[in-house]
Amino acid sequence: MQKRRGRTGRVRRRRRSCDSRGVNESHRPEFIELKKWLKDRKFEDTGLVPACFPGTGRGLMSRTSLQEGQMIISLPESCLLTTDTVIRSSLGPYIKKWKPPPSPLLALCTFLVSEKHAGDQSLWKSYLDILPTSYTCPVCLEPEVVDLLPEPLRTKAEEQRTHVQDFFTSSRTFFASLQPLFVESVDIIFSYSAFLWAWCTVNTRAVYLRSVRQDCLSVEPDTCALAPYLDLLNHSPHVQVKAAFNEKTGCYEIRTTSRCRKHEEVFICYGPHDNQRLLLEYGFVSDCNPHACVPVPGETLVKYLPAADKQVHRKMSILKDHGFTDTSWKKVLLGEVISDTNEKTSWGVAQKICSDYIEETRAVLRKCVIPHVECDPPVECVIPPVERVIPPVEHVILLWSM
Ligand SMILES: C[S@@+](CC[C@H](N)C(=O)[O-])C[C@H]1O[C@@H](n2cnc3c(N)ncnc32)[C@H](O)[C@@H]1O
Repeated sequence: MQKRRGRTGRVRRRRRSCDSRGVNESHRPEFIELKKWLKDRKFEDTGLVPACFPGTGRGLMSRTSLQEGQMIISLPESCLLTTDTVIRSSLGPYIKKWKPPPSPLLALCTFLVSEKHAGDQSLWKSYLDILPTSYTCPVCLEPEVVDLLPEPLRTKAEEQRTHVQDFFTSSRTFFASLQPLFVESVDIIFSYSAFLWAWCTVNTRAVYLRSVRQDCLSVEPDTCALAPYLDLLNHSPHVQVKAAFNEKTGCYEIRTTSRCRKHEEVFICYGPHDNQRLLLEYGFVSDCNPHACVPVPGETLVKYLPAADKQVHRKMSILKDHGFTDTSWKKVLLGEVISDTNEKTSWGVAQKICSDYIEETRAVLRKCVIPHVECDPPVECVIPPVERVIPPVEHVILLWSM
């Protein structure tokens, strides 16, 4: 394709890059402190600056253009917060004593709450100061708001809330054992809201880093590490990166496999997640998400199938018996046409389901006030605007075919 040159192209290019330009925030005291803290731990600046972007909020901006394969960020091990950090802290002897051994996740959450409580005394203060004070994941939303979410997200959100509440309840005796470390009552320090904040911090910000198993922790996988500064990188489903700990350099490194222009936001990809997963795990949805899909439960689908088909329930049970309700969607997703008639019927049914779902979603959104909170404080908006929730019909992939 020919490259667009000339005035119109230039204006369009300029407008496009202005639209995505962020406002540099590196002058803010918390970022100056964080940079000093990182420097003391041998972090070498790679030309990224914190900035606030329209659409994605706080993130990192590149001061130079980045080429494919170039390093985005390289964070020395000494900057990483892992279970090893926790065990080397004053919590270590208490963790080692506790039976049954606490999970790696509990160790990280306990450390965050305890360091947050330590305030100015914490060695991690500079990092803690830039963390969001609250989160927008459904686990933090009021039950009435969660009720407005579509299925199966609503059920998953409720399950997640129950899971976090149970996790908290079952950890209270462990928190009680930490009392000798604090003047204030542990019931006040390790409150549910403090625990929820720590859980969301780990869940939304940790990178994958497999640690050597520690005997004093439970056998659950120890794969989460908090990576200060690097965790300011927002998600885009359109970029690809290579991220891993480099044993030779002793740094957690991220390299881009996509280009990025000077002064634009640098993204990483958190995974090929659809918008329901992004909302559930990270508290946001992504525009034009190529992984967007709307899961349609079997019972809903049956309601939309032609009434003349008396065999629907029988067909459904045959599909279920053969595991096709779970697996055949993969072939369909990859473009396999089952038959022309089925293809037409499926698209008709899909369109009807989509337009009904869109109408249902609009009705729910009409009930909501949409507060849009900008970057300061760093909390993303609670209810995403209509156009960010509803994917265009052509992006909605029906995961079923009969
Ligand atoms: C690892 S942090 C990234 C930095 C974060 N924006 C901050 O200010 O600290 C992940 C969180 O950033 C937000 N986020 C990441 N990517 C986003 C995007 N594309 N659009 C909107 N918010 C995004 C979500 O709140 C998510 O839970």
